[in-house]
Amino acid sequence: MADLEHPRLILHGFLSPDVCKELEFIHKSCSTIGYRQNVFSTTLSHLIATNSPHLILPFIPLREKLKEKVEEFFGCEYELFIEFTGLISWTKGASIGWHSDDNRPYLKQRDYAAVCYLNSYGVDFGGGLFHFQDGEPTTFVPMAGDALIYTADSRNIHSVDEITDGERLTLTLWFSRDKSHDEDSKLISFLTKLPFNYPDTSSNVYLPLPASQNMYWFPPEQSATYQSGFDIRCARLHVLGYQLYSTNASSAREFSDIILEPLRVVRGNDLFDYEFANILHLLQAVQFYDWKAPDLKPSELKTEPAKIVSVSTTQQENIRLLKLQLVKDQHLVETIFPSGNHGEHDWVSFSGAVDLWEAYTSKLWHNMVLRLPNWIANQSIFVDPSAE
Ligand SMILES: O=C(O)CCC(=O)C(=O)O
Ligand SMILES: [Fe+2]
Repeated sequence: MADLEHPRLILHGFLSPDVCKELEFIHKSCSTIGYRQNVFSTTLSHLIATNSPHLILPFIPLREKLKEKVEEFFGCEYELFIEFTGLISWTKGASIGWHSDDNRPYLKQRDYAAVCYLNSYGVDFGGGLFHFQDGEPTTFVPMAGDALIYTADSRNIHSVDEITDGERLTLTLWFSRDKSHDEDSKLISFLTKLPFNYPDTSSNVYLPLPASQNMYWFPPEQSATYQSGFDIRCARLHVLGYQLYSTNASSAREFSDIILEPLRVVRGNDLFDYEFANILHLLQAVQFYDWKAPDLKPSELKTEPAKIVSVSTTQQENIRLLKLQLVKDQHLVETIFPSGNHGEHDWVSFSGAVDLWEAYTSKLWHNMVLRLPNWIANQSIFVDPSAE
């Protein structure tokens, strides 16, 4: 029986484990500093702004299905617009006290919230339990794949306990009855501003373009001077055991310029002899490998693996100096980002993953370009069976 005083809905297993992993891949390779302390976020408009508009595709069926569930449960079919879609991760120290999601004048348009949990309490993070102030359940334990849906008003006052370790990741959406807050029309206007010259087969059309440096610096108060803290992209590489090498690095140059230029990836004394266009390209490939590694069988990979070169003493010094600029506080990195699995790594699989990343990306890019004209015509972003 639905509780009319506290209208809310829990959907167990709403997202498949692989969808959770795919969204985690997107977040770990594209996120920026969030607007609350120790929080990181990936919005759809940010994906478009960093030349990764194809990465909004995995969200589209989920947005559509969630909107349907919300409209059906609250009896408002065809009345709602999606106001916001984003991946949000909370790290050690992040929390939120009792609040409703419409509790600010600029949030009044929010009618419903849907939070999908992409990883699990007790496995991927500690703390982070969700509580409702009144009604049942009083506590919700986040588990990968589950979705929690509730009204954004004072009937659903809630809080989230402080994260004690790990990184708690959600796909969060808000819905509004107010068409002027429709996220789709904003996204479409960004999408139409992109310079699509399809069919363009050159492989660099879909390379990510980093946003401004300050959006990646943690903690954000340090991004005026970069005196302490770290670059979150470099930190994500560090916790997986990777470093950066640039032939363009020199003490006379700013690190923020160097990482926008071609880079190579290093692990221990091995330099992987492949040029990535910039830090985001390299990070996407590494996170893609981290996502796919359990399924990659080196014997089934088709292409020749890229060469591995031993790092020379001069290169080692260059790597160390670049890292020193990007990671000022290694201890802070390790408290914010949980360390990954350093044990299982092999370059043949890694090289295969770089090729697979390219195939994954070009397929999504192609799909997006096919769908775009229909999205523009309808001023709505939707799953389009006719574009299959
Ligand atoms: O992540 C959650 O469980 C809820 C977060 C929340 O309450 C909010 O962002 O308003
Ligand atoms: Fe909330």
